[in-house]
Amino acid sequence: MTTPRFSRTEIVNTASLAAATETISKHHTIHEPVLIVGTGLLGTSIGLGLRSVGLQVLLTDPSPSAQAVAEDIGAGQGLTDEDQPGTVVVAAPPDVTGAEVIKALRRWPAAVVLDIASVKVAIAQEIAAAVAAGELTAQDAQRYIGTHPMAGRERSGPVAARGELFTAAPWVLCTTSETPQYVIDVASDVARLLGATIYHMTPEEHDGAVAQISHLPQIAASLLASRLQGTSGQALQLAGNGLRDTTRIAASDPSLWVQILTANAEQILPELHGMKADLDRLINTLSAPSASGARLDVAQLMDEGNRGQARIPGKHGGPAQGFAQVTVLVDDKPGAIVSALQAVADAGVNVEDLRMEHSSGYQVGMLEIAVVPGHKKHLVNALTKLGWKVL
Ligand SMILES: NC(=O)C1=CN([C@@H]2O[C@H](COP(=O)(O)OP(=O)(O)OC[C@H]3O[C@@H](n4cnc5c(N)ncnc54)[C@H](O)[C@@H]3O)[C@@H](O)[C@H]2O)C=CC1
Ligand SMILES: O=C(O)C(=O)Cc1ccc(O)cc1
Repeated sequence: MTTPRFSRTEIVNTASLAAATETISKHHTIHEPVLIVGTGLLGTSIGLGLRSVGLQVLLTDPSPSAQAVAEDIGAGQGLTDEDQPGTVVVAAPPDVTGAEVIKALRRWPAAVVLDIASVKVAIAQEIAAAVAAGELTAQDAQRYIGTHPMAGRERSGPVAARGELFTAAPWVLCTTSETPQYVIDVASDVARLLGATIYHMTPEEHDGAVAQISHLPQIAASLLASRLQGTSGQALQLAGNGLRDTTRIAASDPSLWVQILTANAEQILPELHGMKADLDRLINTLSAPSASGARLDVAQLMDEGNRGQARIPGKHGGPAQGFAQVTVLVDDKPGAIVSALQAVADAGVNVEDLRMEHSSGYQVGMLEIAVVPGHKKHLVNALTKLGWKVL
């Protein structure tokens, strides 16, 4: 008889995730153990998150070092030939996701199989083609559900993984009329236990949406950052948060994005043509900046940007809300930010958003705190009274 490979004492439970998930019901329909195929940033984050709520997690990755790191940081245990996973999460690169889903559906005939790749139509087509070619039965294909957590980082690999990555993030489930309810329930419970908010879409709706809200921004950030290759060091010294905000995701993994952009080219092209038309219009206008109507045209372009930006939903997916900014000067020394935030808490004000701007050449930082507009005056007064320098 084999010894059970999991026991309660092995369950990792981080205090921060426990706090974040305390309102989430731990009851679920997930068939255990859950196998994660691909232990990079996303797979390891899912493993860590599921283990922290008590699920049995198995891991496999063709890269022995990626798998070893994921095991070492507590995301799960290595898959063995005897294991029979009840749920399989394919977290491999998009190019190989379809093949891994098909392999999993065939190898474990009772398992629910979901993937989390950033594109959905291409993978659904690969699975349909396998059914058409007789490599997979239509019944087996029904145990698959395509999903996509809209959370990630511009870094890859298991070292960058965090169990809390999905807290309050949207998670798309691509259900079809053929997807059985129990399969939808398992995928929903994976997303829910990780703290995500579930959205239902068809694969086509999903790919159209991500072309606009994820793929075009990635292209714009990469093209913008690419311009900096020839920028002098002196000019870069002047860079502020505007440049950092608009180029953060340009640090993303090129091999992942080659796969995403080529797989979703059809949906991305109209977005690129739209952007090209705007660029051509601006080039034309700025070629004769004193011409009649030129200033109006530039103002219109900026205004169109304002309108688009204002449509991005705010915190918790609610309507976009304009927060008031309070900027506090903090010394560049251990504990300074904590003290400033404690002062904000003592004033009874909630921090809606937060970021730090560093002043190049000075040992100070500017802590930008976003608060509900009605609380700004009270906070500025309270911080000033306590001796903080509020800008
Ligand atoms: N990076 C991000 O921010 C997000 C990524 N995704 C999706 O998640 C998936 C994984 O992305 P990341 O974790 O960022 O990539 P990653 O590069 O951090 O990890 C990918 C892992 O898959 C492994 N792998 C390669 N071929 C494999 C195969 N045939 N079978 C199993 N594993 C294989 C690699 O060894 C690597 O450990 C991708 O499909 C991506 O589109 C989804 C949401 C966000
Ligand atoms: O870092 C960010 O802000 C991202 O948007 C990360 C990301 C990358 C790829 C996805 O498919 C989903 C999310």
